[in-house]
Amino acid sequence: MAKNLFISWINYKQVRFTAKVALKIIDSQYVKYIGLPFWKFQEIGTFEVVNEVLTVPNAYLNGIIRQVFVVLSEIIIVLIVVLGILFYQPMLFVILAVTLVPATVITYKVLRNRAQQLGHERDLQAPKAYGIVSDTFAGYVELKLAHKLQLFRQRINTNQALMQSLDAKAYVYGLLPVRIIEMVSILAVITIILYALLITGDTASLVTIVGLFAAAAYKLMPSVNRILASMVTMKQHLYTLEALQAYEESQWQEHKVKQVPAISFHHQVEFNNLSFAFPGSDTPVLRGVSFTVRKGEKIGFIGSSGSGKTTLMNLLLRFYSQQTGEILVDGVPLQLENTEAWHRLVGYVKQDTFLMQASLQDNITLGETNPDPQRLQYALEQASLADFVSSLPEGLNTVSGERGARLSGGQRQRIGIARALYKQTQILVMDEATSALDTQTEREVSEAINKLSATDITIFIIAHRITTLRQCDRIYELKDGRIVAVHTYDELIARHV
Ligand SMILES: Nc1ncnc2c1ncn2[C@@H]1O[C@H](COP(=O)(O)OP(=O)(O)OP(=O)(O)O)[C@@H](O)[C@H]1O
Repeated sequence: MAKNLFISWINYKQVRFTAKVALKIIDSQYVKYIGLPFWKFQEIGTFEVVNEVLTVPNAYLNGIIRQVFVVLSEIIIVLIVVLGILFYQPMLFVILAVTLVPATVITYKVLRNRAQQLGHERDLQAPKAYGIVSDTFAGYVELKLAHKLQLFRQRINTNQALMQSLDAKAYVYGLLPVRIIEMVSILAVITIILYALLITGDTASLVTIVGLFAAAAYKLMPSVNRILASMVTMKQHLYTLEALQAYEESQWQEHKVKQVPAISFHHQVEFNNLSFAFPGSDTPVLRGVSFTVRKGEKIGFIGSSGSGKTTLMNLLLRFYSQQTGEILVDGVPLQLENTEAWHRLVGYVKQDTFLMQASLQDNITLGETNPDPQRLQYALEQASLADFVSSLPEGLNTVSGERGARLSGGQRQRIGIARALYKQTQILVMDEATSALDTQTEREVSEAINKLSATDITIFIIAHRITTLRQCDRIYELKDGRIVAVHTYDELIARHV
């Protein structure tokens, strides 16, 4: 009774401990991945990150931490039994040592490399599964129209068949130690009998020694099996240790750089001789880009696809760092130390505005619990969303549908604008959608931009249609990563008519 209560208490403590460890690891993985430079995160890919943040910590917990507990507690049992045998029956100790020890060591050696290999393969396959399912639903419309949903079904089936066979192998490897140790014990009994009968001829002590061996093996086997199975499982999950240690080096831990509290922007942003090539590439995407923008100005960027417009804005937003040159805000260079302060001042409206499956209000405030109603109303009006929202029966509480499925392209972009305005952005970067914009959407977005022009927000607009740039003070034309011309809106219109 007391023993059972004690064991239950120990189990409870173990579960509590491992749960705490799990929470800590998931959190530190999350922090590590959100702290990676943007390009690194993109290179790794969403599904790999989901795997590393959610699956790997649990695999580590079940495959390593829990197994360490098992091995430690079973080693204690084995030691107690073995010391008892050594003390009372040294001969039996020797027999056990020459049979069970080599059997255990050999079994472990045979299984460990395969187990480790299995673990790695499983770790490679898991993110692929997430990717296939996610692509199926993210690309549902295109895939359905192209009759490609079956192809994706086949892909997930192939992936899952592989995963199942890896799991089946892992399961068998977990069972093998029991069978092998059982067989070795039987072989040991036969050896003892043969030895006693053929060599010593002493049948009286034979019965005793076989009996004792059986009793000792009966006591030891479950523990030895559990130790072996746990060690094999640990090998299988060794990859989790590598995964948890990945990106711990300081080069990836930019978010740990001490931040200055604020950066002021009252006068100008100066782009000074910026050059940039993507990590791992020698080809510069931006070459010696220099220009100055005063506070409140509206600046447009044009240029053919691939000329470097988005990259230039990504440098301004600090998602990438230039290799040479600098961006100065009121004379202060943008660096790692002031990135957080800088981000408080800037807003970004992307071509494909990110929308959560949440209310319009949450989408504008990005989940703020106590939003400021006045700022919200201002943002709605400036983004030309006020009429649309008041026409909805549930107003700002309307849920936008997954990834904004219930909203038009123009509405989505205007939610992006409202989000930036709610944040009281001083600098707004807009990446205008390309041909995807229909005339109605363009009109809606242009209307919002026109309203913004009356504010003192500094705006950078990447445009594919010149008409979007009506309100711009200057329009820079990029070609092969260089500024090749500066235009006014009227000049551009005249050139294109
Ligand atoms: N993550 C990346 N890694 C390597 N090269 C990239 C990456 N992103 C973009 N590029 C390359 O950098 C160049 C500039 O791309 P960028 O997106 O800045 O052009 P853009 O002018 O904005 O084009 P678009 O008008 O089509 O959006 C292109 O040649 C592109 O292939």
